[in-house]
Amino acid sequence: MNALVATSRNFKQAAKLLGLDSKLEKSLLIPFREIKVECTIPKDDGTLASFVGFRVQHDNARGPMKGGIRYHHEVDPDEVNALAQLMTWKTAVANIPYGGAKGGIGCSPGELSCSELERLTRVFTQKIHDLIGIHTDVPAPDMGTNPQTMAWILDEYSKFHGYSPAVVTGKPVVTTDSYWELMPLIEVSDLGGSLGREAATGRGVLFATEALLAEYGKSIKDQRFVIQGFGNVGSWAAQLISAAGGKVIAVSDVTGAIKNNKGLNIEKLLKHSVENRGIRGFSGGESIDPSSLLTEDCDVLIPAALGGVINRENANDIMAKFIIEAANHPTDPEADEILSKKGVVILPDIYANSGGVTVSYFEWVQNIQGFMWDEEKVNAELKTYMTRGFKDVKEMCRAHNCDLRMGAFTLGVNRVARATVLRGWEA
Ligand SMILES: NC(=O)C1=CN([C@@H]2O[C@H](COP(=O)(O)OP(=O)(O)OC[C@H]3O[C@@H](n4cnc5c(N)ncnc54)[C@H](OP(=O)(O)O)[C@@H]3O)[C@@H](O)[C@H]2O)C=CC1
Ligand SMILES: O=C(O)CCC(=O)C(=O)O
Repeated sequence: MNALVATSRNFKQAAKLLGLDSKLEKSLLIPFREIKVECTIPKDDGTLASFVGFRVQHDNARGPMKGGIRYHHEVDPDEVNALAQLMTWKTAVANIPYGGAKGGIGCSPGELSCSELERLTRVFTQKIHDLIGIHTDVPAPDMGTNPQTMAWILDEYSKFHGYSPAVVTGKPVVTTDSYWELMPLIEVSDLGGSLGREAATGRGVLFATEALLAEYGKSIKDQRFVIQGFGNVGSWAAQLISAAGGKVIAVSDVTGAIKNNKGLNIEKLLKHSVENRGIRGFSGGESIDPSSLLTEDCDVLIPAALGGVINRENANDIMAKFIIEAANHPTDPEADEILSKKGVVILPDIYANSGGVTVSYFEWVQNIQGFMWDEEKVNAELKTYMTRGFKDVKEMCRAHNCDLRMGAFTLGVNRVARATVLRGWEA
C-alpha cells in the first residue's frame, strides 16, 4: 500500500476515535509546505548528474519542524509526505517541542563517491537554505545519510546565515577508538554533535522493547530477536539488545541475511560488516534467503530498514509474538489487521523509534545553550522520555480501548490538535 495512503488511514482512524472536528482533521492532514528541487552536480568523471530533492514540512503547531533526510533510490514525494506526517505525530508522542518534516533525494548513495555526495548535499542545501533554520525546520540523518552529511549541511547553511550548529542534529561525534566498541574511550564533538545521538534510535528501541516486554512479564534476556537492517538503527539495536542478554538469531541488510540459532556474535558481525561493506560472508552463522527473514521463528521481530515490508503478502506467515517498529511505517494497515487477529503485539514506529529524534532534541538544546551534556545524562534523559512515552501511549489505549498503534496516534494527534486550536486561526 502507498505509504501516504497508509499513514493517512491511521491518522483518520485516530481522528475518528478522538471525535476530531472534520475541518480540523482536514487542516492537520494537509502539509504546511512541500519543496521539490532539482540538484545537478558534476560527477568525478566530469559528466553531469541530476537528482530530485524533496523537503516536506508537515506541521509546526508545536514548534520547529523536525525530521531526517533520506538518500535512497526509492525516495518519492508520497513517501516523503508520509514520513513528514509521521514526524509530526512522533514528536508529539515524545512530547518534545517540535512539529514534523522529512526530506530526501532520489539517489543511490552507494554508487556515488564521497566527493559526489558532498557536492549533492551542498547543492540541495543551497536550494532549501532559506526554508530551514534553527526555529523553522531542523534536519537530521535518516536512511543513506549520516553525521558527515549533517556536517556538510551545517557548513553550507552557515555560508548564508553565519555559523549555526543547531540548524541540523546528528552531527559528528568522532571516537578515538574503533567503530564497533560499545564504550569508546574518548569522544570528540567539534561541531556540536551530541554524545549518544548515534546510538539513540537503537537505544530508544531497547528501552521501548523493555517497557513492552515487562507488561507481559518478560525481559530482553529470555527473548530471541530477528532484525531487518544493519545500518545505524539496526546495528545499534542489535548491539544493545545483545549486551542486555537478548539472543539476536538473525539479521539482514542489502547484501544478504545471516542466522545462528545460538545467537549471533554482534560485535564480530559489526566488524565484518564494516570491513566488507555488508554482512554477506559472515562466518559466524548460516546464510539464509533474505526474503524469509521476516517470517523466521523468533519472539521479537525488529524491522529496521524500509517501509511497507510487513504487508498482506507475508503477515500470515510472521511467527514473532512482538514486532518493534524501529523503521518508519514498516507495517501496512492490512497487515496490522491480520497480525492483530493472530494476537501479535506491535509497538508502533511513532513511539518505538522516537529515541533518535528525542536525542536530536537534546542536541539542539545543547547547541542553543552552548553547553554539552555527558553521555550518561543523555542516556538517562532518553530513558525518562521513552518510559513516560510508553505510559502515555498505554493511557490512550485504555481511554479509547484501542491497540498500541492507535494509542500512539491518538496521543500524538490529540497533542497537535490541541496546540493548533490554542494558537487559533485569526488572520
Ligand atoms: N537514523 C535514525 O536516527 C532514525 C531512523 N529511523 C528509520 O530506521 C530505518 C533505518 O534507518 P537507518 O538505520 O538510519 O538507515 P541506514 O542507512 O543507516 O541503514 C539502513 C539499513 O537497512 C538496510 N537495507 C536497505 N534495504 C534493505 C532491504 N531491502 N532488506 C534488508 N535490509 C535493507 C541497509 O543495508 P545496506 O547498508 O547494505 O544498504 C542498512 O543496513 C529507516 O526506516 C529510518 O527511517 C527512524 C528513526 C530515527
Ligand atoms: O533526529 C531527527 O530529527 C529525526 C529522525 C528521523 O528522521 C525519524 O525519527 O524518523
